[in-house]
Amino acid sequence: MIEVNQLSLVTRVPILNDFSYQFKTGNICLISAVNGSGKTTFFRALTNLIKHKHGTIRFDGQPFKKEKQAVFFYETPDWLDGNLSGLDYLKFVQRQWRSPRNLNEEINFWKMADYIRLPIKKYSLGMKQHLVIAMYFCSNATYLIMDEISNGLDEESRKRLYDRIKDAAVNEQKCVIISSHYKSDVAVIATRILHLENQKIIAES
Ligand SMILES: Nc1ncnc2c1ncn2[C@@H]1O[C@H](COP(=O)(O)OP(=O)(O)OP(=O)(O)O)[C@@H](O)[C@H]1O
Repeated sequence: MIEVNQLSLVTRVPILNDFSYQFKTGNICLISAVNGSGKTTFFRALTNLIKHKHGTIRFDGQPFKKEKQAVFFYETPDWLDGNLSGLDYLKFVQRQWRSPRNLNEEINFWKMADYIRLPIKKYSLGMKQHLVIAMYFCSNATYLIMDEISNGLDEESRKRLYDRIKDAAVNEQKCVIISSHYKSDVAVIATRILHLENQKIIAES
């Protein structure tokens, strides 16, 4: 469980004020909000990439630093190095997260076999997005924090992604926190919907 207690966040503007919530395993939690309201900032705070002003965040009772391997967050394909290949990234993730996942199975599942050994500078937007998605599942982390993960995907790929997320939550007890511009797609699989607005995150009943 990710336990957020009285979290307040400020960037150049206030983002969150006194937010408390428990993100439980086995759930898919959709965070919906208009552009610029702070979804990415919230995800960065969860994963210790930025400091928060007040409050605590615990993963299974521990601070992020002690539970890093239980969490996977890769904010954007813009972080990918064009000179490395997709396979370099998948091997790195598998090693760092000490994951038992079979890389070839993931590569085939996401239909990446014909380009996974190429340098990423030769990838299209959708190919980079597929790689980032495959990294999430190759990590085998319990807490998958996905920021606009379906950007640039065609309809069939989005469906495959949502089915896989659902399977991970139901059958592997992963906790998926996801923001999406395709809210209506994700709402179908979400078990919790949270709205971020005016520095509050309100759970839809
Ligand atoms: N490094 C930073 N320094 C200062 N302000 C920042 C920084 N990063 C984000 N902000 C500000 O924080 C606010 C929230 O930004 P954030 O990227 O979290 O929004 P978002 O909800 O993810 O937006 P989008 O849906 O457009 O991706 C914005 O007003 C933004 O300008």
